[in-house]
Amino acid sequence: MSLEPRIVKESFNRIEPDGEKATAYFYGRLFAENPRLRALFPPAMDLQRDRLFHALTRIVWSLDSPETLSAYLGQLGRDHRKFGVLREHYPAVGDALIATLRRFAADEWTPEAEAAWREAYRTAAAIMVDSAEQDAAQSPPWWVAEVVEHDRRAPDLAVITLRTAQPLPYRAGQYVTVQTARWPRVWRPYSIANAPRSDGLLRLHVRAVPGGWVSGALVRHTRQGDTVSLGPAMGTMTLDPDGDRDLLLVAGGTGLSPLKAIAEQVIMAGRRRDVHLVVGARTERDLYDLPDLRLLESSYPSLRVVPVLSDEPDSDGPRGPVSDALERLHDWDGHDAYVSGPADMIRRTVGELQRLGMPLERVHHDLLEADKLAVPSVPASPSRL
Ligand SMILES: NC(=O)C1=CN([C@@H]2O[C@H](COP(=O)(O)OP(=O)(O)OC[C@H]3O[C@@H](n4cnc5c(N)ncnc54)[C@H](O)[C@@H]3O)[C@@H](O)[C@H]2O)C=CC1
Repeated sequence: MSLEPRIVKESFNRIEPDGEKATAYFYGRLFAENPRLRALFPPAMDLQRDRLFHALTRIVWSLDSPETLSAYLGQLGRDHRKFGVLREHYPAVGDALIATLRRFAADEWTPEAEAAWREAYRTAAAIMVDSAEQDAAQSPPWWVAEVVEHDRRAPDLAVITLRTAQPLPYRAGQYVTVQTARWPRVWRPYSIANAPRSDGLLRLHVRAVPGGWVSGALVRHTRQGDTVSLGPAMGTMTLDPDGDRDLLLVAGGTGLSPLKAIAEQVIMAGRRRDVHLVVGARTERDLYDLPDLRLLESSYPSLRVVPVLSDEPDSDGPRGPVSDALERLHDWDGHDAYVSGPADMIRRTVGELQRLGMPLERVHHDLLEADKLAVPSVPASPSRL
């Protein structure tokens, strides 16, 4: 049977307004019928519910674009290895999903809809399982990493350097998920802040967000010598290896992390490209990495680092939200842009770059799933079915 994206989308549209109730029902049913599966999930399920819905939305809207779907599900399948998910777990998830749709799609639920969903789920699960099994031949399900340096740059911010026991392949601009001993089964995404190095060290920039389990543990309760677990590298906000256009990198807060990796990658590639790294921060004190960035700038004459302060009306340099400063800084015609930071900042910056005439396909961003940006073309971070 072929995929029927239209039928799947129609019934999904019907349940979308009830997304929260539907996902709660889904997990309730899954765990009631398969109590042993509960152990694969984190103790608190709130964020998990959002992730499921986010992943489903992405899958449903990519059904008629096989390449995007396959790339996304392949990544999702590989990432699920770290949760201990196996081929035999998928049918139970599929049954709970169909039962949920049957209940919430109500009058849209027909035998055709059920057949279309079963086929869509079968296809999605097969891609995830195949990708996980292929990955198992060459990579561990997760990587153990030792903290070799913990640099607390502010009460709520740390730059953490990690050494993995086995090499963890990644590209500049990608992120990994991190699990700490303090919160088993809770994984959170952080971008890697350096280009791949011969000694394999990885650096993360972590801000402890209010109520953040993993970020709080990483900033306040992690010391040199501790170990953390890392999931596989993910994300598509990477450099085109053949690209040669000048670059505009726009960072908000710790969103600097992947852009610093990209700037380092450009420098290491040795090809001359002008790079503007525009770093948005609230105050002077929040420019937590400026000395390092200035060092990078002094080693590469084509790199210009421009801090923009949003909450310091008296500062001499560019002021205001980082998106608003771009027009005055330079003519961005012919540039590729990479944008990383809080979701609203990304939205505004992407909108501003479009207004300034930059074609959308030259604006790269990789919204972390927690930010829940309603842009269907945006790649998401790890989610679990
Ligand atoms: N730590 C990491 O590896 C990564 C973090 N991120 C995301 O970056 C964000 C960093 O947050 P914070 O450091 O607390 O940054 P923040 O909230 O202090 O904001 C820093 C700057 O971003 C700009 N900005 C913020 N909101 C804006 C808006 N609505 N419009 C225009 N500009 C705006 C401003 O210039 C502001 O000074 C988080 O959302 C995080 O998820 C993204 C990628 C990687």
